[in-house]
Amino acid sequence: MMQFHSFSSRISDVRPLLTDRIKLLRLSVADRRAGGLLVLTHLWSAAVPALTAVATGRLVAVLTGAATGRETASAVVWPLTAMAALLVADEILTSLSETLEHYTAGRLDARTRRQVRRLAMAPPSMAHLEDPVFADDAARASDVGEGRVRSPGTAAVGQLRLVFRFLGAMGSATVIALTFSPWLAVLLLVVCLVNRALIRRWWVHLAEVRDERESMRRRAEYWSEVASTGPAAKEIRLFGLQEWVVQRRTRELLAWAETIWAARRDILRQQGWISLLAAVAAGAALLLPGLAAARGNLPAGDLMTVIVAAWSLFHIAAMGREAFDIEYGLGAVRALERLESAYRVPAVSARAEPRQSDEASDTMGEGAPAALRIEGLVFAYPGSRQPVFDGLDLSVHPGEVLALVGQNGVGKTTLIKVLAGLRPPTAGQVLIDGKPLDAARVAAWRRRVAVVFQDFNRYPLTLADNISLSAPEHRHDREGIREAARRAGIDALAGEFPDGYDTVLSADRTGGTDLSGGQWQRVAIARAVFAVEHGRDLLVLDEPTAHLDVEAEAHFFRQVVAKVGGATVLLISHRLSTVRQADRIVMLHAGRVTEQGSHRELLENGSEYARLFQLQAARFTETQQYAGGRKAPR
Ligand SMILES: Nc1ncnc2c1ncn2[C@@H]1O[C@H](COP(=O)(O)OP(=O)(O)OP(=O)(O)O)[C@@H](O)[C@H]1O
Repeated sequence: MMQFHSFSSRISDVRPLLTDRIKLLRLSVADRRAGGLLVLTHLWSAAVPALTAVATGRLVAVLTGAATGRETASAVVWPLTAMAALLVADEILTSLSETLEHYTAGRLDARTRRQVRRLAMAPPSMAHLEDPVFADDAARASDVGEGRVRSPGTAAVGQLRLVFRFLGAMGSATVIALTFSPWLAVLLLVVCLVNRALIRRWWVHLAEVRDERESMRRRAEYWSEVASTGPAAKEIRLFGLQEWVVQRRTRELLAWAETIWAARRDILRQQGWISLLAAVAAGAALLLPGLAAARGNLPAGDLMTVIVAAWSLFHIAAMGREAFDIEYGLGAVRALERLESAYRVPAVSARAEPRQSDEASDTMGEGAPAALRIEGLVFAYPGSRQPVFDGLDLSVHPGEVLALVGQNGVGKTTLIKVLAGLRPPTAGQVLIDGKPLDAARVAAWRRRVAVVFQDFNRYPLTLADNISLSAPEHRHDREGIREAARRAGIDALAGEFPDGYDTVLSADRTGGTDLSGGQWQRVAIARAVFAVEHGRDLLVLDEPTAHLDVEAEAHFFRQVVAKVGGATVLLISHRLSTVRQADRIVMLHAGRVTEQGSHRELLENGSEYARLFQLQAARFTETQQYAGGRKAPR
């Protein structure tokens, strides 16, 4: 019973192994032309060991024949020519197959990276981008290129090479069987394959250990990058953290590497079995035909054929580079499959797609600002026990300017993400003109929303591109770009740039320039204004004045908010002077709306908003008095 169980579990182990291998083979010939050529060159390589054994044996037979006078000296010409031809053809075809493999692997890896990017962009929400399971699998699947180990491309071409190495070994075994003994051929083949299976098991174990520690590797890589790239480099230098970062990186890297080294040490300890089996195979391959030759039962030429064939047969026991490529590359292939099944975009037929978007834009009622309603919204970030919202209800009327205020961390930005469909609600719903914002409507809805996030993007593109990115279909509307820049207060700045609106906003580009924090914020505002000018009818501004100077902040409402035509505006700001002119102010607290009304109404009610406003106003008055006091003559 036990034996049957272990036999059936072996069978069930073999099935996924075969499925994986067939998958890799299919991948390797996905490009028919390159794949076909590769198969032909490998076919040749598979034939070389057997042909070499036969030619060598023939040469030795001719030479011994010539020594005893049975053959003429000129008889060596043919075997020698055959060996030379084999050598030259092998050299040429080996370099051809290496080039083809490189080409095929590169194309397959590029395809994998494209697919990972597509999968990352596909879901309407962005929750997956902060999911560590997604991050690990995306890193596993796209961890390819020079010096990297997980490459689906090299795994696929390695698998094809391996199939032909097996064929070559079978050819050598056939030569041994026909020249000397089928039993010796079978014995050598079995011993070599058992040896190979043992080594492969260890490789697989090593690849699994490496795969499991992906998040450790990502952490170590983060510290490698943080010291030299991005905004962190500035802070690290100023705080004198270079040494600390290097130590931290070394610690993380060593913790990761130690687990891999431990697995390698385990493997090394078990090398004895491999050596024993190899010794048995080599002994049998030399001893048995050697004894037969000594007894006169095997001619010298045949002895040489058997020894050369056995020698090439032994190669199959060794794990060539392709075994390494296959085991590690399979990790990437499997990671991509997991991503594909977890984040698959629902298959929509070519005919159905336009209908879906037609219906979506129909039901989204484009043309007039939407009425938004949030009903019983519950939202918790993945892995967080405390929901940010727990039954929030809120209506946003078409065309109104609604300000959201509340303490740090109360959920203002989160609410925007839910409203824009970037985060699906845990429970409850968002209604756009009475229709639920579901996955089918998100894309159409997004085409109506323009957002300036707190952490807006700074694209290393021209000023014009930075503005028009929010409505790229109108990127040639230079007048629209200039008007958006005027309203955001950066048109004068554009005039100072060497190439005006075509100046690249990046200091590391020739002729490029960088901007100050406030100037970048104005660019982000201009981007949102441009989008509204081209039809977006919900403008979301999350802390739009945080980096602006006093004068710009004072003009912000009049210049930007009041001029957005009929669009609805959602305004988030801790600067109550910025929000006071909104049509309605909503105070959020503990996941719910606690107060709402106009600035005047809230002040008259003696609300929490009123207390905060007076606190800010009092600080301002104090500052003025202080400044006045200093100026006053003694
Ligand atoms: N990606 C995330 N994963 C887990 N928790 C998050 C994430 N982003 C925000 N949070 C948490 O959700 C809560 C709401 O954050 P949010 O950024 O919406 O607050 P906010 O009101 O906009 O704050 P602020 O005024 O400081 O900008 C906070 O407690 C924050 O810690």
